[in-house]
Amino acid sequence: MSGIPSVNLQDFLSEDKNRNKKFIEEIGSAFEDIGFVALSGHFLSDELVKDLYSEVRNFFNLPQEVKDSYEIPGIGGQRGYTSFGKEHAKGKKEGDLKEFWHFGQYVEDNPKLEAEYPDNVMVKELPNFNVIGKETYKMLEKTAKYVLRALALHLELEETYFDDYIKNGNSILRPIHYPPITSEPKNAIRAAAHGDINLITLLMGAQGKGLQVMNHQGEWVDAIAQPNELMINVGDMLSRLTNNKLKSTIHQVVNPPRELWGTSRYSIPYFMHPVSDMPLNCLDNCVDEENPKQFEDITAGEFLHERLIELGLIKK
Ligand SMILES: O=C(O)CCC(=O)C(=O)O
Ligand SMILES: [Fe+2]
Repeated sequence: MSGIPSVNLQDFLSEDKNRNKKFIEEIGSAFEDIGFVALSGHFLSDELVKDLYSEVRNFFNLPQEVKDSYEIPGIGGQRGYTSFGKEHAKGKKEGDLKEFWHFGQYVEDNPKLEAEYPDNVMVKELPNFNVIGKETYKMLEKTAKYVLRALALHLELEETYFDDYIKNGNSILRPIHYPPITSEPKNAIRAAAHGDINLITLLMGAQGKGLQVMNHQGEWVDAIAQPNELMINVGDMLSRLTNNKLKSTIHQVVNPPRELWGTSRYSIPYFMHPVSDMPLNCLDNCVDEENPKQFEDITAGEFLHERLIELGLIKK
């Protein structure tokens, strides 16, 4: 399938040590190579996925002025609505052909982080949108936690190395709507080539054509998931931490052929971020003579701030 390996999280969760080992090896080598895997056996039920898509469609179908009322100034689009064309890829002028929503962390037992993060925004018109969004956030967070446990073992760290950094982390669930295309876009595509900022991304909605990943030959390869699979990839934070042992691969979402311009694309990435004071300094065991340290020391919060400026979401 499309050059992106498939793995099953149930192998990692099984009592069978051989299956655990198989999962760790498969995901570890995929992330050292293409940086992407398709993952089945996650914690999202079919019913939750169905409900989420229906709520997401309901939201983007609201009148523009209602959606605009949920665009909150001054928080870099970190919660609530971001309107069409506003975000552009790093180094690009033209905005992507998309509008999106952000659900953020539901902080428990941590007043410092509660004060640090903007509040989640409640959509009054769609009470169930808020409920289903939260439920999905929690299930993807749980899925990502086990994926990171497997990666910690692959990196010869303690299995729970990431646990405290991602608890109450600054993760984001982003339902995206790419609307129908009405006229030839000038230099703009649905999502221009970029690497993700965060530790790992879990993407729902890669079942149709559109998402492409750049392979080592510099060719764009279609990344298409099976109905029960999430597409998962390494983000820049994990690449920095591992001194680029795990690869944050450039990807894009291309425009459909003209006969499909009339169709929307809906995709829902979950960007797993740690708490902002996690150091992203290259791990000692990823630096040696053959692999000299490639990145300056930086915290997750500082790195995120830099990148939000580069994406046009916050001003300097
Ligand atoms: O829409 C997609 O399939 C991918 C979107 C994406 O790569 C992103 O939002 O970072
Ligand atoms: Fe992305």
